[in-house]
Amino acid sequence: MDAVQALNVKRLYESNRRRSENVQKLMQEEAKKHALVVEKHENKMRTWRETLAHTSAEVQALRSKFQDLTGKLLPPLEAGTSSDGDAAPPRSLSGSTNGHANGAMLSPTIAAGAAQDAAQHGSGSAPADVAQMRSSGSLDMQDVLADYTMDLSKPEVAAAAELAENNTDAMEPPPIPATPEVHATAALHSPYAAGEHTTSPLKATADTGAPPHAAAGGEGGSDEELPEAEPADWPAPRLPPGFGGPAKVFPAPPPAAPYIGRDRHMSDSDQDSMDMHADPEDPYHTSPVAAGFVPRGSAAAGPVGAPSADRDLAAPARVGNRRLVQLEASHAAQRARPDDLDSFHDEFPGLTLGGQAAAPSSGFAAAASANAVANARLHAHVDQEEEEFPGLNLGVVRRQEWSQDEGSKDAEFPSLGGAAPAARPAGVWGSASAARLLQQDAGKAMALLPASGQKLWPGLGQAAAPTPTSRPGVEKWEVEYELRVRSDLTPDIERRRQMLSKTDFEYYEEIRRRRVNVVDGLELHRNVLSLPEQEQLIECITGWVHDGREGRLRGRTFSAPRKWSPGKGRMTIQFGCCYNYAVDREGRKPGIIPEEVVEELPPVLVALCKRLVRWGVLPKALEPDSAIINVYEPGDCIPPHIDHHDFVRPFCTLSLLSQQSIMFGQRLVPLAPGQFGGSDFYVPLPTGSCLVLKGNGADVAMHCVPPVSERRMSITLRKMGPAHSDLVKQFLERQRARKNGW
Ligand SMILES: O=C(O)CCC(=O)C(=O)O
Ligand SMILES: [Fe+2]
Repeated sequence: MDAVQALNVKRLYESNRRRSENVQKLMQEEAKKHALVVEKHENKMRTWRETLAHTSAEVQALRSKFQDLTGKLLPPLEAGTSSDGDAAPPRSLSGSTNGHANGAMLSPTIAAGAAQDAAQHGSGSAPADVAQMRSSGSLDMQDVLADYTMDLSKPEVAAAAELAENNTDAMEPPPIPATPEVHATAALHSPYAAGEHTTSPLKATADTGAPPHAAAGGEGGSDEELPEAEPADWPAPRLPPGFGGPAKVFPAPPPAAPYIGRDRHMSDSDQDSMDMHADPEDPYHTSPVAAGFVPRGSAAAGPVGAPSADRDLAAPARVGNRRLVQLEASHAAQRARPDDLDSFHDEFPGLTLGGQAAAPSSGFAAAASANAVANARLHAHVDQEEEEFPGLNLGVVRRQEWSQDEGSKDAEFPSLGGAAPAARPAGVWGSASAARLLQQDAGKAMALLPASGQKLWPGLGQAAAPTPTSRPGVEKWEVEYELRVRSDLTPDIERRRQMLSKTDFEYYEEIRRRRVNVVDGLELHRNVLSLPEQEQLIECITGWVHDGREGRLRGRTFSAPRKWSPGKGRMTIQFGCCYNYAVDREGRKPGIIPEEVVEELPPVLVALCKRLVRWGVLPKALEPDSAIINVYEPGDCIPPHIDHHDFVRPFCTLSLLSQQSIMFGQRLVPLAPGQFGGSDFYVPLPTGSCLVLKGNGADVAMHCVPPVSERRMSITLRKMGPAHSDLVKQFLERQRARKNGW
């Protein structure tokens, strides 16, 4: 081989090597692409598997509901079949007053379930309409999925928000005549007598001095004065007990009634006509404190939310897994209530006086700063998302004051960029996220956390898990701020679809001789919080209560009844603004008190507000900026009231720990400590649900939570009216401007 040949061979070899390298590179790239595609498909598959799992649980639930209903429906129908074979006239499943026929009320899915049930249980000759109903669908998973998928295609968030906005007209409560006796009883017993009742019909009556009639059961009489012929579109008259007579206490609700309320998905308007309200067994009417209620997603009812990867689904039917039991134990240890005001004062000087609480430590400044930064981050994130995907965050109200850039953040919150806070950051926000933010931003904060903080919030102080950026459809900030648990991979949109809503509450009372649905506008949304999310929030609240009792929450954030006795109030935690339920010691009227200090809305609650807006539970313009947390021990209650108009409508309340009922009525009266009368309309509030109050439900009907049978927590989220929110902001700014202003 001569030199030229050798060179050629070498060149050939080189070029082959290069080529094979290129081929390898290409193959690697292809493999990467392939892996990405596979991953994408796997994600999709997982989502579908979850949807399927959820859907089959749904189908089970629907079928068992249907079985309940057919149990009620079929015997009378079959009994009504005359000997010549004529079908009995269709009857409403629930004795509904709206006159819809069965067929119209049942979705193909339910009808299909009926068909299957009938086949399985061999139910004999059915009337024609039932037979037709049974044949009008097939129990096909695809159908069910299609039903659910339909929701997605509608601009439901916008529609729901619009719906809500259309209903926000705040009605002036009409002057409702009440006897002087009834009014006097109310005034005597109501802790709110000079408080939230200011806007109540009762107060209005006293002010206008309108002549008594209905409640007197005598003078003027109410029944005779009703129009002789009811307008055709009105439901048949159903005078509520106590109507036209003096207010009375209704018998205690039957125990352990099953939850059979009619739920629907928000956009599922076509199935809306099934009306349960005239049914005397309707839980919304007769108030079962449904002790046996099993939340969807519990082990008993099938999966919801996260797949069964960890503790989430292993949780027992009620929120109460091992961690919660521990928490309960630690809470019980703290719970020893002072017997009287004096000992309470000894323990927490100044705490119940209505003024500033114990001197805050500089740790609060750090925690407050962390909170502010956390909120700023959340809002900034949403802003950025909006730029990238306009309209994505339908519900965002920009809070300019928090949209600080990194530079100004340091100026505003010096502790964050520089040295660690001098004292414990207190963990007041009850959220490991806030603590993690401190860790990230200040670097050393975690080292200062006391052992107790770590016990209270397990996992606090450990290294943060990697931010879940790669989860398709999961709101990263919900995880970051510990609203959503890390193991919950269910896309946000799917979580939203799992929410069940009831918007057709009815309870008629007489107002100016007309029958009015005084609970019109109420909405109950279930499955807003998954079980593990409820747990996390309960942990947070437990932490806040703990800190509050030790005087570590600023100003009037925490308050407890002056004297603990059954039926006497409950503990409250206020964030965002200070609110007077009744005239305080300084003689200030009920409503927002802008010049009182309270802690800011913690990130976990900001994330919750944003979820409510994103899911269409609240209109985007009304994202709450304040919260009041009520912690009810057994026997605690909230007396009848109408929420103050310093807060805009709609507002909402979320329920935790135990299912209790809330009572609504135009003329609720406290009859004796812890006893309320004047209505028999109750709405059971399942754990993890959100009750929205607006329209008549917020402004015509009063509401109260009678003494609870078990411990309960609620989170009431409200937006301040513009005048008050400006005043509160100004006050905050002044506080911030002052050195060590806290
Ligand atoms: O505890 C509840 O669910 C109701 C609370 C309430 O009515 C209020 O805070 O105004
Ligand atoms: Fe309220």
